[in-house]
Amino acid sequence: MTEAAARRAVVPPPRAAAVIAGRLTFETVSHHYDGMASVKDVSLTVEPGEVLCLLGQSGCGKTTLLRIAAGVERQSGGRVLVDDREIAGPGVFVAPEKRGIGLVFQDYALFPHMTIIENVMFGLTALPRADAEREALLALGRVGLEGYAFDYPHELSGGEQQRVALARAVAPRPSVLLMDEPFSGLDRRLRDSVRDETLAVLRETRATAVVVTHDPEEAMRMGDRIALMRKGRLVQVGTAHDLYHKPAELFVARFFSEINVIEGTAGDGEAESPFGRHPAESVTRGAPVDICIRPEGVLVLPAGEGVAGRIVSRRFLGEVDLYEIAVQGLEKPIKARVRGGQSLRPGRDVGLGVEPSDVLVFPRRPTRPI
Ligand SMILES: Nc1ncnc2c1ncn2[C@@H]1O[C@H](COP(=O)(O)OP(=O)(O)OP(=O)(O)O)[C@@H](O)[C@H]1O
Repeated sequence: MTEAAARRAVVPPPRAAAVIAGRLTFETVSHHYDGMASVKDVSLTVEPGEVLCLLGQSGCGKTTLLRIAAGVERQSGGRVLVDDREIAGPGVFVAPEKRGIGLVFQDYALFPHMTIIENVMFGLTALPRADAEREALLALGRVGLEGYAFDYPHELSGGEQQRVALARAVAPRPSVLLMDEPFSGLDRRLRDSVRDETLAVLRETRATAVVVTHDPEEAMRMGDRIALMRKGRLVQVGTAHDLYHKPAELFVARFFSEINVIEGTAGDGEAESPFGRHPAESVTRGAPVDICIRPEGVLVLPAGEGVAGRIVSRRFLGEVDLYEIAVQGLEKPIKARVRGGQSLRPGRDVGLGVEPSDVLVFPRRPTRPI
């Protein structure tokens, strides 16, 4: 048995203790870097104990918003509050270490020359050493790594190091935990398991958490709610179900799934495509619209039924096949995701239908965001 393994064997597994979750509020927060706006008028409340995923493409301002909450960056306008306490605002700036906010970065940021327990104790310097050790062991227990307390970071896998970073962040019992792309340094298989474990720790500690990600599936898997950002602004905030089924605009719908877009013109409360008439109540008559059909909502039928189409290509994607199907009158082929089994060859004539719940109509924007 190695010395580290022997130490692992004698450390008793500690029990977890909960934190008191705080409410994090951004009130009309704006920020500029060198005169360029990076966050624009963001108002958002993260409820106590909630896991909120801040989702968006690279450069949309997610990290800046976290840095403002953590006190690493000062906003140019608006206020940030934890519960009813203003921590950043005009004339108010609470020091980062006094905010009760924990941070986890994507690169773990562990100190290589310190043992795991020393790394976790780093945020507990205000406590007497014995208390700090006890709290650090409790936090390591939460992430299932109490037996590694006296190892060094290089002796742990990437996933274990990320769990240590999580333990270090929860050890001081922050009322809010901010995580910036915490799983992006891990390979895909490891990412799934570390993400599930992290979510379990967040639930167990009942911490309020904001998790930054650019991956919609990750946001759907983790977030009680998702806040989707574009170019410094919040586009939509809601549950995964809301954003998927009731997207506020085409940008949101496209962020969560590949989508067929057919250009059309709104009629009286509806818009017409080769697939029929689709409800479009909120669009002014005569306005240009995008009729969006999810590929999983396209039904591939026998030739002679529905709308006539011809298979252009077929790609095997495991559980589903992705077809491109030419339809007369449409510039681009329609994409259909069909559960495997049919194996229709290119050139074959088919019929097409659509599931009404997979059709969304939006007023057309002058420029396409993505
Ligand atoms: N230190 C800085 N100086 C100048 N501009 C910056 C700085 N940090 C970020 N920016 C700019 O601010 C905008 C928002 O960046 P931010 O890092 O908040 O976005 P993000 O959504 O977190 O992206 P990523 O996922 O790539 O980190 C971007 O246009 C970025 O180039």
